[in-house]
Amino acid sequence: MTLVADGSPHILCVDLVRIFSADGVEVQALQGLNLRVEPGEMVAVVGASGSGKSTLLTILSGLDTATAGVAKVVGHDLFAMRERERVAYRRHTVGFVWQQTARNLLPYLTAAENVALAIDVARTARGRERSTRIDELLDLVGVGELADRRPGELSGGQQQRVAIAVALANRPEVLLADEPTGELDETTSAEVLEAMRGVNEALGVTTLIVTHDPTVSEHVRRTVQIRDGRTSTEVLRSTRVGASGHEEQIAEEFAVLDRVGRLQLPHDFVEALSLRDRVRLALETDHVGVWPGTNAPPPASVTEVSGGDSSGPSAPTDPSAPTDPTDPTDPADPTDPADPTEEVDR
Ligand SMILES: Nc1ncnc2c1ncn2[C@@H]1O[C@H](COP(=O)(O)OP(=O)(O)OP(=O)(O)O)[C@@H](O)[C@H]1O
Repeated sequence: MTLVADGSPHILCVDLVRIFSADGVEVQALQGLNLRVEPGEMVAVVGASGSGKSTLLTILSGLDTATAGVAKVVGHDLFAMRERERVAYRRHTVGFVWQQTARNLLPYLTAAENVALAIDVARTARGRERSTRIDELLDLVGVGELADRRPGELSGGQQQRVAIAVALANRPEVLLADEPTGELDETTSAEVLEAMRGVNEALGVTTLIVTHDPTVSEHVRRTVQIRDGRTSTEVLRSTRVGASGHEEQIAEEFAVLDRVGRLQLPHDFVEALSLRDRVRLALETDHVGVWPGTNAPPPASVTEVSGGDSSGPSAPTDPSAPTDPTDPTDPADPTDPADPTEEVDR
């Protein structure tokens, strides 16, 4: 496996836009999406139906082209690629796992024959090496004993494991999966995601999974939330040794800040404080406060930001201004339990 050794990400999307036009109506499936996935990372992109997940994956797989923005995978500029490079890219750089078995596997071939066919198309191994590789790949995803079965003789979870083996046959640097567990029950989904994690750890292949299933976050270190065609929040999981001396998993949620300083507030924050149209911001020494943009006079050092203003807020005039603890409109007292305001502390 060759990794880009110059510190470049394996997947890079900057301000990615995809507009579809159907019957004179324009749909903005991606509205300036930013995403960066480092070599060897395993990342899940999670979002509701219609949020733009499949559109993103179709662009990254080279099947569709974005309307604007940057999309690069392992140094390939997906905009600039000509047809021949696109075919080579799909054949050698990326592997795919789709939701539907019919798209992943040929029904009249056995599991081993499906992997063999993918190896032959990519010309990654021959003769003895080819047979060894088929066995290794099927073993890696835990279906080595089912090599002689056809897809119809396998469970949904087993079929998806074979699909992962097929996707790895071309020794891809990036593995892309679109709803790989969409047709599976919860237990089987967890097994398939663990198989993907095993592959990611064993081979170091950069892996991007898009799904509507939020439980995927239990199987990956980083989950990126996509909302209305943009990445909005990220959950990072890590392990630490707790007070009892045992290892414990921690999951921390972050808002995603783009290049020009835009962020999407989590939906429940917006709802909880009935934030609409514009909000007030205040720059404190170690955080930014966000308040509903009511008609009350703004507290000192607060900037009002309109919801539609993509240029973002300007810096408060005097961020270091001393605050008055007796002033009920003073946003600087986060300890006040009666304070009806909310803070984004990042
Ligand atoms: N070919 C197309 N023509 C017109 N609109 C499209 C096309 N493909 C997608 N869209 C629209 O773009 C938006 C994003 O669609 P997309 O399929 O990427 O969402 P998704 O998050 O994958 O949804 P789901 O989980 O339901 O598959 C939707 O509003 C969809 O209707």
